[in-house]
Amino acid sequence: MISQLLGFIPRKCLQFELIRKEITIIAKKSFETKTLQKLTDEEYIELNPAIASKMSKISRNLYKGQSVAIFTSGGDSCGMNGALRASVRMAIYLGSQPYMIREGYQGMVEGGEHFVKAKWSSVSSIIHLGGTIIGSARCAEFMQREGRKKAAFNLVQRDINRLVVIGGDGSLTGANIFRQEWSGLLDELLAEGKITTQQREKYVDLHVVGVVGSIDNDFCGTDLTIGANTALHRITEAIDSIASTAYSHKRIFILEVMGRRCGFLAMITGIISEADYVFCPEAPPPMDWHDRLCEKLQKEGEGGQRLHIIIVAEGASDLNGEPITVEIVKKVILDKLKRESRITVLGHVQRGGATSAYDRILACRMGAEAVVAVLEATGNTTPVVVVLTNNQIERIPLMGAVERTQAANEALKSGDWAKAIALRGVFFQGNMMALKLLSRAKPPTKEQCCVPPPFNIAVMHVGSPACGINAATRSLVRTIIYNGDRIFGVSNGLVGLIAGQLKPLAWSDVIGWCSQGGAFLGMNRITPEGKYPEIARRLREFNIQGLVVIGGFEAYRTVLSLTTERGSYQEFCIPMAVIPSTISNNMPGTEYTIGADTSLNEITKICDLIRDSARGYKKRVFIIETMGGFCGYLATMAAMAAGADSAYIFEEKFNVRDMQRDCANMVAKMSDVIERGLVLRCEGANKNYTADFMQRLYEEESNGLFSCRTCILGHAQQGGKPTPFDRCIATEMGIACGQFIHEQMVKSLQTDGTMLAVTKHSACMLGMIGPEYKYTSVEDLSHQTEFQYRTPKNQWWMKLRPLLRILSTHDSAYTTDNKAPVHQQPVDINCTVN
Ligand SMILES: Nc1ncnc2c1ncn2[C@@H]1O[C@H](COP(=O)(O)OP(=O)(O)OP(=O)(O)O)[C@@H](O)[C@H]1O
Ligand SMILES: O=P(O)(O)OC[C@H]1O[C@](O)(CO)[C@@H](O)[C@@H]1O
Repeated sequence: MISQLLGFIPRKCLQFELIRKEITIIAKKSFETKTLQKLTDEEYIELNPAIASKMSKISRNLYKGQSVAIFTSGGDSCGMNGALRASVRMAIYLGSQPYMIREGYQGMVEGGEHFVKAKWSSVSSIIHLGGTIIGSARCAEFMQREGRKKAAFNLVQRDINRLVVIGGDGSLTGANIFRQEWSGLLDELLAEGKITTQQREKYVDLHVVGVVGSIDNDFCGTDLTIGANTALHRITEAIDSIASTAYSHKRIFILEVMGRRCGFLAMITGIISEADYVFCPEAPPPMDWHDRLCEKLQKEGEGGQRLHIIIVAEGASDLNGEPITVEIVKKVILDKLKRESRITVLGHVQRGGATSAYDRILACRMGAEAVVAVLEATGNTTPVVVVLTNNQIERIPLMGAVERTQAANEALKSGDWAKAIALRGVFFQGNMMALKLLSRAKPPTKEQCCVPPPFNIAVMHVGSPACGINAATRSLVRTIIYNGDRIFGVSNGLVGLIAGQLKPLAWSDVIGWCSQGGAFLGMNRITPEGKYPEIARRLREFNIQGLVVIGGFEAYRTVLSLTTERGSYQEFCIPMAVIPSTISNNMPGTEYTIGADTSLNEITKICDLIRDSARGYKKRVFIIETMGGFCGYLATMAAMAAGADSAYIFEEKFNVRDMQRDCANMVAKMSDVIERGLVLRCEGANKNYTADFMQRLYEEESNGLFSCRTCILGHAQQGGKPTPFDRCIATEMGIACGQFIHEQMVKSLQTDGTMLAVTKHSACMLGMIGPEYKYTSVEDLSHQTEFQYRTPKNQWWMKLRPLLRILSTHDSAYTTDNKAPVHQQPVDINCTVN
């Protein structure tokens, strides 16, 4: 993620320069194969004319009379059910007949009851379940042409020539081979008298669209595959449990995570677990790793560190391709350090459990888009796979992506790690760099501290707690110390600053902060208006030359206010930065704020509990009120993740007639097999249509069919422990911000040693936009903000509202996620790690 950011790092910054050198590899013309090249717009339109004008809305019954089959194949992953649900429901919405094929290709080959006509309710209450309710399999018969002929026969018999494949690269390869052979297979079936001429003519082509489900995140072309985020949840839960016992006994723990051919899980786990050492397939350690590892453990132990975690990906090896296993690591530590360690192999635990909110939403987006793509397909259409790029759902040519994935696997096998990393894409590369930076960061030596003279930076939290604030503070503190600067922690926000409660933070002060919720420095919502002289006095007294404020809307307002007072107070002419952190995700200049993912998961879990409560008792509708102020992010996304029926938010005006329509919808659903209804309401949705009003309205309109209860979630939404996503973005934002502030201080330093930061770019907010971190000046952001409602003027997630409505039976006009033409991502070969 921080690959783009590295572009901003000043050349002077030696440690980053070293890493930059290390990550620069020589471009290899040989892997600029056709499949890796970007398609031009003209080529795209030629390949896929139906999607060329994507601005057109896709509305109900557009593809009446078509059939589409959906199946899961290869290893299962959490989120496959969500993708199945979205595909089935989108197909019904578009007027086509969805089939679910049980047991993957095996079911397709065997036919019979493996083909199930799906109804709306066939996929009810499955979005939260791990695995796949329709079963998955590895099918040897389908590998043979004869097997595929049987599958073709079974499809044609049911009028199906459109397939959505949810699986890994093997499954997608199989689908493409099947598609290429289709015509020949049908000719043979016709010659054998198994199908009619009419059928042969009707089903000229097989249309295939892929959705990638895999916990390994090993498919090239998508930033994330369905299931990887949930696997990180399982790993994080395990590490949190291990940490407490390891800490108690001053123990070394060696943890094996999955990933035969891809180190994604190991890499992210390394970033978010404060791991001491990470072994992953793409970055084999130097040959003397035995000594380096033991030296590191030794030093850290002497420095008082009680807990040591070593992460080993199951596919890790050394530079000679010799496997590095948890047992080998254990033996090295015993032989060289004479210390006991403990091994934990997580195994299939990582593939199970409840699906994370992130994976559910990703699955909804990908599953729905896949069905639209397969129904739009015509004879000329290139088969595509639906991927996530820059937080957008896109379609890329299926075979290019599969070939690229296979090329990455080959590169790993042949020891060309740089090529493997290049093929994995920018998202992977950025995370690899973050891991390298973190694992290298050590307290500076005395000499480093003296040249150049250290700057003084203060970090302060303003606003309400959100999970991940401590993780951001930890990596910020360490980056600043590593840069040779000095950092002061301010207790209790501006109140503490005015009271002079600033204390220097040392390297070891932030050990263990990554996994902890809340805000250890203390925080409140007080903003600086009317207190400028006192604030200026303290900044002068402590000679603060740079300020980082971590928090929500008030944090942003604090920096904006101080900046506007720069003309009156020279003390405010210092570089300032905001790290956005609030559960509400209501800040401009960023798609995600730290803490929002944790909150979303907490709400989703509670919705799961409520939905499953008192099963078989009475039909019931729950009105669940979420936090978020006037920002409907949490209500909307939690509704999508929980599979709720509606989400009422301030940004989308509604009246009593809309609610009556929704009630009628609910009555229709509850008259069938559905027993639980979930309606989410953002706390600021409407001042008159309160949760209580909604409860009464729904109950009244139900005519006794169901009862209705309200549930105000309150502060449980702030969460206990940050999710892996929040830990990861917090850690990376902390690093990025430490670099930004140092760079700005270097720029603003005057010859007399004073600081004079007056440009708008010296006061910025860090934001996550797509896979990149970007800075926008708070001044520019002020034009993008609805201050009255504390929301950004444009909110990216609003485009998901039609999908939410469609998946819960309402009418809406779905627009495909991305307006840009489908393309294959170019490989960034100048920005890789080896
Ligand atoms: N080259 C191929 N030709 C025809 N069918 C194939 C081919 N490769 C895979 N398949 C079909 O897809 C199934 C699943 O493939 P595979 O076992 O490689 O899992 P995958 O989809 O890559 O998932 P995972 O990432 O979990 O391994 C195979 O059992 C087979 O039926
Ligand atoms: O479930 P199986 O067949 O043991 O496969 C395990 C493998 O599948 C994955 O979970 C997904 O491909 C890998 O991480 C792991 O190596």
